[in-house]
Amino acid sequence: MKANLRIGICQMMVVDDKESNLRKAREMIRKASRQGCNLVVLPEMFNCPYESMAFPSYAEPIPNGETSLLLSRTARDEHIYLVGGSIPEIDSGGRIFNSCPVFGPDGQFLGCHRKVHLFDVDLESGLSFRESDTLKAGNNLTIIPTPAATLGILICYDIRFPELSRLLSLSGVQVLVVPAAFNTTTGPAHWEILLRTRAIDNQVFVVGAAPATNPVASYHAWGHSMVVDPWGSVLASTGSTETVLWADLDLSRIEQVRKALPLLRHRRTDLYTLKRR
Ligand SMILES: NC(=O)CCC(=O)C(=O)O
Repeated sequence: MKANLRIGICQMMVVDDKESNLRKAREMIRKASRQGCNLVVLPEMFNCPYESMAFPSYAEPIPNGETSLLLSRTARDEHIYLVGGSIPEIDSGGRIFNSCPVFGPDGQFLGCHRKVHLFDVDLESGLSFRESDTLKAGNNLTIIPTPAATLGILICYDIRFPELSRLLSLSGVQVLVVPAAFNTTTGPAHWEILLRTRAIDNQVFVVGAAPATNPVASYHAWGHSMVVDPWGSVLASTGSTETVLWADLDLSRIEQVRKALPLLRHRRTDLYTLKRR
């Protein structure tokens, strides 16, 4: 297999201290880069505990806040593409979003995805979460073209809405990159199935980047970062502890799978359509 893109995932343990999180992220990005990764992905809310009430005090502007500047410098120093997981972003009107900034190998800001679907749930296990207590939802699809691959960004709960992945794939996205923080209730039940299903439906690569489980945090992330190919095969995966995971993506696999099983061509668009508003 000819590899043309080596993806690294930093499955870092997020703690209640921004400086420690930034230090850890930089260390793990460097480690991934030393392993030959040219695209590195961080998890959702990597600089901040995943708690609605923590988001406002950790929030920063993008791309000029402390975290963005560190990510930009690190991408430039390591000469890599960097998908900056997500952080709480504050805009000029004081609104806060769950946002993923992306940087290129000379440190340039390439774009930002604001989580479109907010995680507001009351699970039977007793876990309740209400992102909308402090966050606003984004309103855009995010495609980042790079010379290595066309990336589409989703943040965590966004993966549950198949329309979004389908629209991105129909727009030419080859790799769906998903910074996430599933939990120990929904993670074991749905995480792997969702990542593999989006890959199979759309015949694209899917990269899920999660934080490691922090046993003293109020929200227990499930971990289990994973890379899936367009056939739905798992190329790399891990458990719940802190680690750098990597996989080689051969993008020609997309065309091979689509040629053998032409799902996108076999859609009955005379019977149904998906409209982007
Ligand atoms: N951070 C999130 O969006 C969590 C999503 C999640 O756990 C799920 O089950 O969906």
